[in-house]
Amino acid sequence: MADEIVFAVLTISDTCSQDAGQDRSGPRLVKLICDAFQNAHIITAILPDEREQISNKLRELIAQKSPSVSAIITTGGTGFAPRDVTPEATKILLDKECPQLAQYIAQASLQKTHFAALTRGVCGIAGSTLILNFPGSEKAVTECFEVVRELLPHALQLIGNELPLVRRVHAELQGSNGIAPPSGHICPHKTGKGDDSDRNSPFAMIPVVQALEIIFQTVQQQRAVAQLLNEFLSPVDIPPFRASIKDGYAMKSTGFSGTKKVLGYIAAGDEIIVHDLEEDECYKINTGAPVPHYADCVVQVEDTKLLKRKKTGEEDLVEILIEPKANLDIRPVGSDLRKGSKLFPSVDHSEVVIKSVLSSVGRNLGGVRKPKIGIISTGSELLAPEQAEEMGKIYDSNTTMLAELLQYFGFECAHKLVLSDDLEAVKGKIAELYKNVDFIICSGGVSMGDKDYIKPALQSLGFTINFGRVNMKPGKPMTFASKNENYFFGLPGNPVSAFVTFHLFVLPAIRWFAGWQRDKCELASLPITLQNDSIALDPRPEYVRAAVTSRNGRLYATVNGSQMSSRLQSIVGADVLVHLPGRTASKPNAVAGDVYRASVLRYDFISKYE
Ligand SMILES: Nc1nc2c(c(=O)[nH]1)N[C@H]1C(S)=C(S)[C@@H](COP(=O)(O)OP(=O)(O)OC[C@H]3O[C@@H](n4cnc5c(N)ncnc54)[C@H](O)[C@@H]3O)O[C@H]1N2
Ligand code: MOO
Ligand SMILES: [Mg+2]
Repeated sequence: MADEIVFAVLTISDTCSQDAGQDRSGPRLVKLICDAFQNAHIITAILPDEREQISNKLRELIAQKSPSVSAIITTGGTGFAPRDVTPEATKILLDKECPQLAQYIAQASLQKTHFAALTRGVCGIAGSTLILNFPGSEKAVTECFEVVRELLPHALQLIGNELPLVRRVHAELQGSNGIAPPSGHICPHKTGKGDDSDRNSPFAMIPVVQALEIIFQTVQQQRAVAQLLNEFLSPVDIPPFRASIKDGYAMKSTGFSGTKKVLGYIAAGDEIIVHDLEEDECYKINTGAPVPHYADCVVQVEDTKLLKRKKTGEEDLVEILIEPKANLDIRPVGSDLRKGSKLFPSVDHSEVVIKSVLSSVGRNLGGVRKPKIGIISTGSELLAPEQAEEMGKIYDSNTTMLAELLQYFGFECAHKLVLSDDLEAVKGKIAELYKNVDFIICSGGVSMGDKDYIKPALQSLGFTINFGRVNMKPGKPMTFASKNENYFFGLPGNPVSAFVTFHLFVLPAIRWFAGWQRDKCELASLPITLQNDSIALDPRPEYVRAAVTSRNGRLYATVNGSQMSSRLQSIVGADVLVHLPGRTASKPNAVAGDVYRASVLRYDFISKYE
């Protein structure tokens, strides 16, 4: 497209080149560019810290014509380590160095951290392409981009890009063109106004990482639980008394081994014995029972021999076979947890953990508020599962699926609604519901049909549509909207699309709202080896449902049959969502042996061991 400005983001890292999921600074840069330039087209690549490979890739990008690449930003490989060679690989291609620009970035970075002195990134021009070397961390690329953001339009203009285009870019950057994009920032794909002359969706199709970023920026965290866990000080010592670690005999360590008289028997729950005992006396004691005040050692039963019982059957004399040592097998007061110390060493949102640990100090979570969530399924074709079959109708699976998913992940559904495709009814019910909940998870009615009323309903209720399409399969019309502290997820109606988008977007949003740490909000993910012979890649990145086999310590994924977004059977036996990349000319198919990242859908995610 003539209107596009082409950027390339090159992540340079040995680690990320082996496992793209580790790359944080590359996706961050993509997001920053998308935010700053409405008409950016972004090429991305990940390379190892290999000088020749980096130079070759840069050379290829610089030589690219129609459209030519306006700017390349590299991230990584600028430090002092032996394998940091990005500046060297860049320099040999530059026609002109731009030392002032490099210095300007360095100066700004130095104000944030002295460690900025340890990066060696260069800036320069090769042909008509601007190249900037940024360091390899997410924080650093954010700071560096902030520095060059304002300068880039001018810089690109001066390098020789089309003048009107750059002027427009600049106007957009300043927000002076008067046309606000629906989501605030738009990436490449075809968008239109959606009127009769332009039949494309008016919503930009944004990358998954950007959609997630928007969600995290929009949803306000309720810090109540995190704060409570962070600040909770233990009201008690554990153990509250010196407790025996073994079943054995409590005695004075100053006495020796040999015969001792058994004064009595102390069980867990008994009171602490406070009177003195002789060195040749002892008490029989159980694990967890209080050690007598004047005893300082427990000898386990295995290291003793019973010599004599009383007529009543109780033990009378015992031989201690080892030398008693002070503090042997005694847990001192507060040795597991000291009164007044932090109960939770880190914030862990597992209810199992929170409730168990609180109960160990005699407390519970009290009145902490959980996110309130409502579920809506839309569609005039929907029948409740208990209804009789009817011509033209189908059974509603999404209401049940979404409510069960919430429950599986420890959240609750407060309200369930099934609505017909009727604009006024949809509007009215959303208006009622959103006042009573934090989140609405709706399915259906978000695509291009005449009866897809969700987006218009939201707009007329004053919601901001933060995004209305995502470059993914399934889930393209995925919609996220917000109004103050109310959040609306418009999941596509196809059941599998709803399933995938719940896991990728809704769950992280709810966890974030509930105060979870950012890194823990998304599903856990791991690298997995594909077993299927060959799968044709879609132009959109695809999230395929697959079963996991463990073989010789390695995990393999088998994709579950047809991946049509209407075919709910693909979730049967689905342990993971394998992230297949979008098709490229050089990689049209995914083949057996390819390694991809996979999001783990369930706790028991290995179906088969071979
Ligand atoms: N012209 C275009 N048409 C469509 C596009 C597009 O880009 N251009 N996107 C397609 C994609 S991708 C998807 S996904 C769907 C999303 O559709 P909607 O969100 O508008 O959902 P509906 O039209 O209401 O329903 C789609 C499909 O799903 C069935 N459905 C809906 N709700 C349920 C439910 N609760 N339980 C079971 N099945 C449900 C519904 O009957 C439809 O078959 O749009 C494409 N079209
Ligand atoms: O993206 Mo739709 O969700 O393919 O079916
Ligand atoms: Mg539709």
